[in-house]
Amino acid sequence: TKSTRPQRLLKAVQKHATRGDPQSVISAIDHFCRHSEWAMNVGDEKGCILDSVVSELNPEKVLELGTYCGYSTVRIARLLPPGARLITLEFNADYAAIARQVIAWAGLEDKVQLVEGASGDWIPRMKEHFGIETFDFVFLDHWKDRYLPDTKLMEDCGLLRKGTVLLADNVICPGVPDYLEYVRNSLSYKSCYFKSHLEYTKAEDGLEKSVFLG
Ligand SMILES: C[C@H](C[C@H]1O[C@@H](n2cnc3c(N)ncnc32)[C@H](O)[C@@H]1O)NC(=O)c1cc(-c2ccc(F)cc2)cc(O)c1O
Ligand SMILES: [Mg+2]
Repeated sequence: TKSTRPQRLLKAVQKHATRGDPQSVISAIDHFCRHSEWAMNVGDEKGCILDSVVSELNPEKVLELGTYCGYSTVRIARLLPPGARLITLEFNADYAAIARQVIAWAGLEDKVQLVEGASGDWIPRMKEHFGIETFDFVFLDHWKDRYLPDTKLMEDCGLLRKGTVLLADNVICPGVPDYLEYVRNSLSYKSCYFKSHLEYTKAEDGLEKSVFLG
């Protein structure tokens, strides 16, 4: 039977990347997406902006919403200091299975906890199930109509602290107008836009960085 695109992406990683070398995993996925098949990873251009935000923040506790094949999971986890932890939520079981293998190929499984399930179900359980007090950094890259409700849910669950940074992918394409309006007008956030391009294309897209003010 025909393979899926995530399966072909994983094969490209296993063929071209070196086990335990996160940068080679990132490069293999970017090469596959540029030269073989487009896939909805944050990509290399927006990925460099993601890298700079993470490196500047040096977060201990990270949440990623929407793992897909684990590309941004690897980008973030490779920059985390020893002892730091990344929890990533993915509700599609097939994607989660691929992502686990991509993360393992990069040798980052000790820093990453991939949870199969929906953000709306798991955010309220972060404290009692994972012993998380608050997150230092949240990367939003899941269903675009979930960015706003899940942000409000994280506020209500006390998972954000003064200084927590939210970084949202795709704020132009596919677009998250309700989320942008909220973080840009709320007195609880200091927000700024990083203009870029939709992964592997010339279309405009960008990342919105929003600091929770408490
Ligand atoms: C939503 C997907 C990313 C993943 O998120 C998981 N997911 C969802 N909702 C939840 C939840 N509530 N909890 C946990 N996981 C969850 C899902 O299963 C996907 O694996 N991302 C996109 O759709 C996406 C699409 C485009 C895109 C842009 C232009 C086009 F012409 C076509 C597509 C670009 C991007 O950069 C994306 O990120
Ligand atoms: Mg995205």
